[in-house]
Amino acid sequence: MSSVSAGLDRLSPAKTALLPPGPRLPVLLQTLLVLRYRQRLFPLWRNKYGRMFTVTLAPGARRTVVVADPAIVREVFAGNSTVFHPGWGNEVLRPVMGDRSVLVLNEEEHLATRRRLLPALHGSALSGYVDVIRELTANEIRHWPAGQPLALQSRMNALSLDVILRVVFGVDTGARLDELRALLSQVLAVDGVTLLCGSYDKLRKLGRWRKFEAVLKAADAVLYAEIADRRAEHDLAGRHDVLSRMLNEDPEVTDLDVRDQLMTLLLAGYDTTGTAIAWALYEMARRPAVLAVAQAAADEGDLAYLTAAFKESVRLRPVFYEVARTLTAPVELGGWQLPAGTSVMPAIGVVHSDPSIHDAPEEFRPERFLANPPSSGEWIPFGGGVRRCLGAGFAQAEAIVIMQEVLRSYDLRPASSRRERYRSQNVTFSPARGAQVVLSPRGMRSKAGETWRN
Ligand code: HEM
Repeated sequence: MSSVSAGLDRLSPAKTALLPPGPRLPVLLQTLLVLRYRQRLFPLWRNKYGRMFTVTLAPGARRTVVVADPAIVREVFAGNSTVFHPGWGNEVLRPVMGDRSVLVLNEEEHLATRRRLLPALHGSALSGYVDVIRELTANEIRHWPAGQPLALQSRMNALSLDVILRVVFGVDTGARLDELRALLSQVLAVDGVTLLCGSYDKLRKLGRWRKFEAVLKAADAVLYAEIADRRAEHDLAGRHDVLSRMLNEDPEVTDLDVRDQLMTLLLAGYDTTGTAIAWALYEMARRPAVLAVAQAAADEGDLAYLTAAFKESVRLRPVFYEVARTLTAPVELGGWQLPAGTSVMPAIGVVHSDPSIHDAPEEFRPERFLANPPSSGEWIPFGGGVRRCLGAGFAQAEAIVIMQEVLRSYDLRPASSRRERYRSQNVTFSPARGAQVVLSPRGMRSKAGETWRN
């Protein structure tokens, strides 16, 4: 996935004179500030320099133009994909996702792979996944402890992994499921530094990468065994998981290709979705009035309200603060002539928190998405254009079911009166303390500090 790191692309540097203004701090300091504090600094820099400003990032003093104007964001997303290239941000995932991954491929091969995956992740296919997600959620939340802090993010990530194993991989029960869950959890725990090691031949020799590679190989062996078993399945057409659909629609597809797409969907869809759902429940827990409306919607099956609440949550608390493209040719954008090699970064978090785009942006108001929804370019949690998140519909469908089940079962309040800040984890923005809430079974509203027994 493209990220701030796409600004580190290895293409030739752009010329400063042609770029929008921006902070004139030393490159190293700018890089550290952007990596660590961009959610605070970008809105300030937008106020100072305008809705397009340039930051310069190490290594190589790469020029990165931050775009916070919805009309220009739309232009970037609509731009020719050979010119608005995903760049190095996606490339770093190649050693894990594989050469055939939809996230790593470009141009025609990328589009063809997207087209192949899309039907299993959209429209009518999604409604077929609802019952499984509901069943997995019921199993997960049944054991939640009442009356003590519960970190929603780790529980939602665990649930999100189970959803992917069942709905995407189609692995239902037994030793194979346990084995895959254990190995894939280790793959998913990979940190940014280890990933970087995989991108450089010399660093691949380090113990850190070697250890991770061994885990990856073990996980691949189980995945290939599952793919082989599935090919031999006599009722492949009767199965609805994403893996079976891929094999059914194109029996000629290679095991390598299938493996790479599975690994991609897992890595792209796991903690993104878990984190987004954790934020949504946490933000509602902080607002008793909104929580009450959402609980009533959950009870009545008002999915329109729950959908609006999820959309509002990913506006207020986007999991990705930005996406990036690297220009392979000069482009005119917002009145500036940007040279080839410039990174262009639609800043999701800045657009979503701009008071001239979203009225009272710090408030959580699902109603924004019911009456007069924001236009494209104003709400961009899933990026846009030919690189727009392939799992956006899937993530939303999953979130609605999980939110409905949790809200039907529990009252929630935040574990602390101090609002959780953002913590940057690899490229995702997570709740700093894991979105901690205290639960009580519905109908047993707790007084602060009181201990509940199930
Ligand atoms: C709330 C959860 C999620 C968020 C916020 C999210 C966000 C994103 C973003 C920002 C991008 C990059 C878009 C761009 O560069 O314009 C992306 C790409 C992608 N996402 Fe998601 N994602 C989520 C869940 C999922 C899920 C559940 C799946 C799969 C099951 C998935 C699969 C992908 C894939 C395959 C791509 C690459 C698309 C391409 O390069 O053509 N994502 N996602």
